Amino acid sequence: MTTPAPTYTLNDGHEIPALGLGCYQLDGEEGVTAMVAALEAGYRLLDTAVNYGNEGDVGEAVRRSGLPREEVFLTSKIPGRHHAYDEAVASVRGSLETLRTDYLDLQLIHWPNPSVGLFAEAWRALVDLQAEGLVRSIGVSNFTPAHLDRVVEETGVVPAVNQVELHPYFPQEQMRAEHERRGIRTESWSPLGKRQAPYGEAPVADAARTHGVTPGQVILRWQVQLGAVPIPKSATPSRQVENLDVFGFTLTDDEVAAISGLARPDGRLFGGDPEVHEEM
Ligand SMILES: NC(=O)C1=CN([C@@H]2O[C@H](COP(=O)(O)OP(=O)(O)OC[C@H]3O[C@@H](n4cnc5c(N)ncnc54)[C@H](OP(=O)(O)O)[C@@H]3O)[C@@H](O)[C@H]2O)C=CC1
Ligand SMILES: O=C(O)C(=O)[C@@H](O)[C@H](O)C(=O)CO
Repeated sequence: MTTPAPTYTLNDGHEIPALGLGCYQLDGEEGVTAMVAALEAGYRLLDTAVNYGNEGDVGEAVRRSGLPREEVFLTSKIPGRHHAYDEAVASVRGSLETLRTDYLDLQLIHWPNPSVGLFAEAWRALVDLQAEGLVRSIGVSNFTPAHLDRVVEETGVVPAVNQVELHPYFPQEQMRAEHERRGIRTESWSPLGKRQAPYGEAPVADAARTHGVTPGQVILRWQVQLGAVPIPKSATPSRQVENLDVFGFTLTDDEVAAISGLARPDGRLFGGDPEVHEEM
């Protein structure tokens, strides 16, 4: 087993592993097998969502791993169609039922869906669910600074985490600075850049050679050194092990800067600008 990732303390005092497993598209028996392999390899954070349709499989993987529930950090996300207060409460209760667990470690609002205009209601629901103890930490995903302002104005509660698209072609310099200023932990979705991963780009390939690691490990180590929590998805046990094994080497400041320099103005993977991209 690889040593589990170290942890960060969130703004509410709870701990979050510094790296986790993205579980989108890990479903059915194959998905459960892949998630069990990850837990056996040392992963302690699983990232799911109502819209992934696999919360039942995630819960099954945790049980099948034999790990005590409290050793695994479970994240889920409220979908856009559940933003009204009562719907949001029911959505989280539904996630708990499907996962067959008493609490979530981190509950996020998946997308702000600004044209619907109800994300602040969903946030109020999360604040109340946290007080009830059904969710330990509460956060958001794909929120802009204006969306963050709105939920804080509504409740006075600052999200613990904002999960955003972040990879070398889209390093989110501005959002990371916003998070730093507000005490919000950045979590990175599609941290490798999915299938458009820049493994062959010189700053990545050169650092891989220098440190005797793979390009994927360089990108994930870059994520860690930015202070972000990457959640790479892999169904492949050897890649799962590789992706978790990024805490034994350090990139130089120049290497980090060179990878961040791969940023492109149009670097988003599929145009997921949360001002306009909405998911129900
Ligand atoms: N909040 C949000 O709106 C969003 C959240 N997410 C979350 O982020 C997670 C990760 O994002 P995802 O879009 O899957 O993208 P990733 O950047 O994690 O890339 C996953 C892809 O890379 C492959 N891969 C993984 N490790 C390696 C490696 N070391 N070398 C080469 N290829 C590798 C995987 O293949 P294989 O499985 O075959 O190994 C898979 O095809 C999701 O699972 C989900 O939890 C994602 C999108 C949006
Ligand atoms: O994976 C997620 O969390 C998503 O929000 C996805 O639906 C993502 O937006 C996507 O893959 C769209 O093609």
